[in-house]
Amino acid sequence: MVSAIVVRGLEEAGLKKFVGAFAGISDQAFLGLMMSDYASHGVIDLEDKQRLFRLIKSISAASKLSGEAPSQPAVERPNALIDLDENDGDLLSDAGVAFQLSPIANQKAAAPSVALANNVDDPPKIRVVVRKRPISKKERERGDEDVVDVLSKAGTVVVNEEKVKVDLTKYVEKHAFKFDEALDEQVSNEAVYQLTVGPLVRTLFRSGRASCFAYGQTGSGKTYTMSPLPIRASADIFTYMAQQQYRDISLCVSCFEIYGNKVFDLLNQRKKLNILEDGKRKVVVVGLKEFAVDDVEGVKALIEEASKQRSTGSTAANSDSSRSHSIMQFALKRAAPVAAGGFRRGEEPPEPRVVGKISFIDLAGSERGADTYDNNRQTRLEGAEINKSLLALKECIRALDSDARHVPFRGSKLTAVLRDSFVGDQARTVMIANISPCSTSVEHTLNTLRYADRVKELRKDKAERTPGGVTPGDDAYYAAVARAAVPGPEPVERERFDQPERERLDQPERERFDQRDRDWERDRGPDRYPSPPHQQGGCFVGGVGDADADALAERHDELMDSILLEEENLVAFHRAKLEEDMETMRQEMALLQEVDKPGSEIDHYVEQMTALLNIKRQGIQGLQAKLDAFKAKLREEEALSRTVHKIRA
Ligand SMILES: Nc1ncnc2c1ncn2[C@@H]1O[C@H](COP(=O)(O)OP(=O)(O)OP(=O)(O)O)[C@@H](O)[C@H]1O
Repeated sequence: MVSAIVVRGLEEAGLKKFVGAFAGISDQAFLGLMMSDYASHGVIDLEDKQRLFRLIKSISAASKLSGEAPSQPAVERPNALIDLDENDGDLLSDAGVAFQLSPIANQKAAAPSVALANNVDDPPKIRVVVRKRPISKKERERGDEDVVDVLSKAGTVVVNEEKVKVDLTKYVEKHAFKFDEALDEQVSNEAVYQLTVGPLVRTLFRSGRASCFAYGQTGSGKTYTMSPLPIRASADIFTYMAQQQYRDISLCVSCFEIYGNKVFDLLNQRKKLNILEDGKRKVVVVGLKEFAVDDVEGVKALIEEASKQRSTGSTAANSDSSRSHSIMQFALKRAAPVAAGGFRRGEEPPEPRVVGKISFIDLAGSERGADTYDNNRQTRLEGAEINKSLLALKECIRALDSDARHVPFRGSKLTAVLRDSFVGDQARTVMIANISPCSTSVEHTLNTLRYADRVKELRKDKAERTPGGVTPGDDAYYAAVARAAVPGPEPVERERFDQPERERLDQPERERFDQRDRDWERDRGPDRYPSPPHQQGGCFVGGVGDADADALAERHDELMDSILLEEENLVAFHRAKLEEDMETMRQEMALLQEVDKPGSEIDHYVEQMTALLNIKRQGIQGLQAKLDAFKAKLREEEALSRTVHKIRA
């Protein structure tokens, strides 16, 4: 029979009705209950399950610390703020629980794959992995060809771009890129896990912060790659948690979506959420629901629910899941130890501490960032936000890699909510760039590879030189790899000429090399997605020069940024104004009641009403002024968008 302490815990946790259901089992059996056992004791409701789960964890934690029978339980706090600050981290060893370097070593037989995944003791701060998906039957039937070669051993991807010369002869231009891993279409999801997230799982139990991004154009395999990863990671996490020293750790799952600049809870009927930064500059997603789970099935159920919510949203008008970022977060939490003597009835128990966190991010289709000159304004704004977030993301990862003191996480909503993944020594990031093999997708594929290349670009500078004298990252290195890998026409090499030498070339020759230089520069790519169309002859239609067009595009970018920001400010101002109106209305009602009373002073009424009307007038004028300013920006953006679109068409 459970002890009086457990009974009291059930009562305090709002589970009094289940006391009878647990009467027949011992404390030990109660503490050993798994979530899948709850239903057999009549605990069916999800909220009740969560409470019971928390209760069991907190009693286990308390009894482990005291080394005795359960002392005092904690209850769940519904709808807690999810604290995304790095300082949440709480080293397990701080609590007297020594971290073992190879906790899984004793269990190799039970979990050989985990041992493999955790071979790497301290994973690098960032890893960039490229995964090519297979070409589909449909794509082949419509004449698409596989133009991507993956040289796994060299970690190199070669894109064979078919081009046409001025004399209409065809040639293939090869673009070679090198990454930490290059995975071809044969690589399984399990292997992807082992090479990406697997090594990070162990760091979570050492106060680690990890993030894994799937980047790429729509249809390149982001979701296919990303969806199995949390499930697989949870299996490893539960294997760790089964060990004695991690018994007081629980896994809490949350999932949300960033659409445009709004955040929606995917585990709570897509409720809109607010992101706030508190006085201590901590970023919090207010009211995000999180669920404690204790088995893989539980994680699967939550993933299914989230993906259902995401696709339900995408059937709504003007909504499309490829234009949103979805973020699933696992927080490992340790129940806060209960002070000697327990806590008083009605007193809030302390919040569990976050000891490790991992985020799985399925990014919006990267080509959506180019929708900034679309006909529909909403699409343009969403495109601008995607563009902004992908650029900010790249900068944050680069800052992480260079150990920069300043991480520009405020650059977008996405990076703001992932702030703790980018700061601190314990932050680790894996970027999986997904690419399509199709000839019709070459431009997007190259853009994806350039983006991924820039994410890891800084590390090239630090790379050791090989005995051959070339550095992985050198142009010569890639060219050599590409040449060796794929038989065919010689890859285009960059040939540089000094000015006097250049003068000696004849005109067609000079033009040919100038064009090659321009192509080369384009390949390096400007720092935004996608490359603006290459303008022949350096002049735009209507006599607008490159510099003017660039200035207009820059102004358009600025406007987009300020519209995205002011949209939020305007809505927040309106909301505050409505609250003020309600308060004014309450005061008016009170005045009316007052004036109806016998002997009331009409002078007082007139004076008060005048003041209230003044407040109302000022409020309306303020709101109108904000709305007008916003409308003017929208008009300017509309005109500018049309102009830039026309120039670039
Ligand atoms: N490595 C792979 N092996 C087999 N099939 C794959 C692989 N990668 C992707 N696919 C298939 O390709 C199609 C597109 O993949 P997926 O939906 O994951 O793309 P996506 O980038 O997430 O697109 P969206 O942005 O529209 O969500 C799917 O039918 C998927 O099953």
